[in-house]
Amino acid sequence: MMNRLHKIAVIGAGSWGTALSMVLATRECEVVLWTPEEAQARQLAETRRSPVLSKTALPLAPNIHPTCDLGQVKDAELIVVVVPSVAMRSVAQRLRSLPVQPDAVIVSCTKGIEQGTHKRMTEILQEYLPSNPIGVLSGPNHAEDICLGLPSASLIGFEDPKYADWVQQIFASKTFRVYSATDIIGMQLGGTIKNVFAIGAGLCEGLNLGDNAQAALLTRGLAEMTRIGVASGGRRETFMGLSGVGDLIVTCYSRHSRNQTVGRRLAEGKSLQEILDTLGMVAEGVPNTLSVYEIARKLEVRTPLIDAVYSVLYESKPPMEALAELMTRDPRPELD
Ligand SMILES: NC(=O)c1ccc[n+]([C@@H]2O[C@H](COP(=O)([O-])OP(=O)(O)OC[C@H]3O[C@@H](n4cnc5c(N)ncnc54)[C@H](O)[C@@H]3O)[C@@H](O)[C@H]2O)c1
Ligand SMILES: O=P(O)(O)OC[C@H](O)CO
Repeated sequence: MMNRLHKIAVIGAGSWGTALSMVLATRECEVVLWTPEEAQARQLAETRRSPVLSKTALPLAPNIHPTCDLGQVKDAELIVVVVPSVAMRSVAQRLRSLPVQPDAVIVSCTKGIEQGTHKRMTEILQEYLPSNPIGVLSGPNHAEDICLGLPSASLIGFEDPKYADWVQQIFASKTFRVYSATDIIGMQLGGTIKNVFAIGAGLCEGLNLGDNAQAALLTRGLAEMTRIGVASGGRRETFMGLSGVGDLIVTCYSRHSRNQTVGRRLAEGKSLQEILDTLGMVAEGVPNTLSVYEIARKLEVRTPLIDAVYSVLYESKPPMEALAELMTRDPRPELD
């Protein structure tokens, strides 16, 4: 498979799509970086830099071609989709009508679940592109570090390991170490649910609750993530790996996290609307909290931390009140 790769398309030219195009451009092939926004495509093509990434980020390599012409994606053998979860269905629809190559390999790098339907991103893509192999890239990866060429590890998952092996080789570089997996359900739930706890971590930081509180949030959050993930069909081990606890750690502790920023600003007393209006990038944890809360109720899974973040975001509960309720629950064994 490897020797027939001529063109890769990256759909979505935000921070993550741009950073991934830089990773992929280390291969000897053309990388089309598509955005629906003409001004964004022009700006990237002219400056060779993304305005949402650091000024010290490496410039875009010459084989990266920013465009708003979706027609350029038609003949790509690998299509990497990096749009916010709210945009996945419309993008999948547009890829079907293009159409893309019937055997093009598709990778979702989006960390979210569709609101209302609770569908995973691979399920949405599968609806519109049933003949294409569809997989997931997920792990502890902030675009800000990757575009500086700092070392990172990630996980590529396909139900059929043949495709995971192929895509693993394409993404792997001296600075981007990629492992492979087959549990695409667990990977997508880990990548979605950690966003909820990252908002919680931002709340802890903004309220100066200390390091012990952060460690408790992360550990008990992992237990909630694993409970929902396993009840949804994911493998327990997946949540102990890069796309589970690994991503939870980086998102809860990194100063780059958009979701953590949301939590921190909420703790400072800003309104959710004001925060989202000024963030300039997607914070998946906000819609994810609603979806994950609903999934947990449907599955009858106990999720006190997720419920607390939900009550702060969607019921305007003061964070200190949510904390007091968490701390005064009946005592329980750790493992049940
Ligand atoms: N930023 C990161 O470090 C990072 C890392 C791993 C995963 N992710 C995930 O990747 C996804 C994208 O995140 P991001 O940070 O790049 O977001 P972003 O807000 O920086 O950019 C999103 C891009 O998607 C495209 N887009 C937006 N709305 C669209 C629409 N309606 N139709 C088609 N395209 C549209 C645009 O090109 C836009 O620039 C999210 O699910 C996020 O959780 C982000
Ligand atoms: O910046 P965040 O909070 O959207 O997180 C980005 C990535 O998912 C971290 O792996």
